[in-house]
Amino acid sequence: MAFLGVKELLKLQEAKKVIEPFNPQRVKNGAYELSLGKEVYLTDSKTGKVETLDENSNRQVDLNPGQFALLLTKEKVSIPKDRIAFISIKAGEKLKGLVNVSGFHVDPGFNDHLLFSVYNAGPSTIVLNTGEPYFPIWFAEMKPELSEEEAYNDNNDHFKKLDHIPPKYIEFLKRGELTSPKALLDKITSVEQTLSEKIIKSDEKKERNDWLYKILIGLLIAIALKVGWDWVAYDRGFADGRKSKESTQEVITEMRKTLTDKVIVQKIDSILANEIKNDTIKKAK
Ligand SMILES: Nc1ccn([C@H]2C[C@H](O)[C@@H](COP(=O)(O)OP(=O)(O)OP(=O)(O)O)O2)c(=O)n1
Repeated sequence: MAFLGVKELLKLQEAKKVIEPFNPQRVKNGAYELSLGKEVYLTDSKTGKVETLDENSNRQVDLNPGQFALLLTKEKVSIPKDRIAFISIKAGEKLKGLVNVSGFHVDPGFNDHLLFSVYNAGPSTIVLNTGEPYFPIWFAEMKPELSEEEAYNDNNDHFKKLDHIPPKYIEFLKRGELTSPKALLDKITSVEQTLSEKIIKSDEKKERNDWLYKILIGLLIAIALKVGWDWVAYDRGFADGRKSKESTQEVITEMRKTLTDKVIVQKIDSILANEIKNDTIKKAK
């Protein structure tokens, strides 16, 4: 099996129009460089629909890290039954992390746009522009030439159906969220951020509560001290009061006793004086 060189490729193009539209300047190193066409589907599309590009205002498509995309080529390729083609993605894009998920060959008899499925395995957004060359294609001989039945025909799935990106693939890719490493990292980062915000808030709340508890405990201690102090003062006052009452009572009792003694002495004195007086009167008689 021989691959076609530049002259053979140009001859084939001249004879069979294998690539349409064709630009001779796109023949590089024995390959023809196919370009991105007008339709793209991104798995993180906001609308969930195919994006339609044009060569003027809406040329660019951003393929985010961890996202998958379907890219339709601008050119149609028509592979003769005595040829087979091999396709790839240019290293310039692959080195950014773009992975060619879809196949590597185009069957003899295939006649349509090509649909590439790609994955951004890199850490940065890969920007693609419509009309730009990304997909090299090489032609090789197929010997002997395939028959109508042996070649790509209407029993095959993609036979003349790739004017647009088939909705069945979009429906398939839309099912559920794409759990790419980047999407997971984003989720982990977001959970981490929410969690650390919550921890900071709860720490602040704890600190606030700690202060409140400290103030409350301080207040309770102050109130307890005051009550205790008042209680001791009251107790002491009560004891002092009782003591002074008892002293007063003692003084009063003493005074009463002294007064009683004095009255008795006075009474005795008076009785004695009267006795002496009566005796004196009697004697005088
Ligand atoms: N990135 C690619 C790879 C291939 N093809 C086209 C060219 C192939 O000739 C055709 C069929 O490829 P396969 O035989 O690998 O695919 P299937 O067997 O799944 O589909 P079909 O039933 O169409 O053969 O699809 C394409 O459009 N884009």
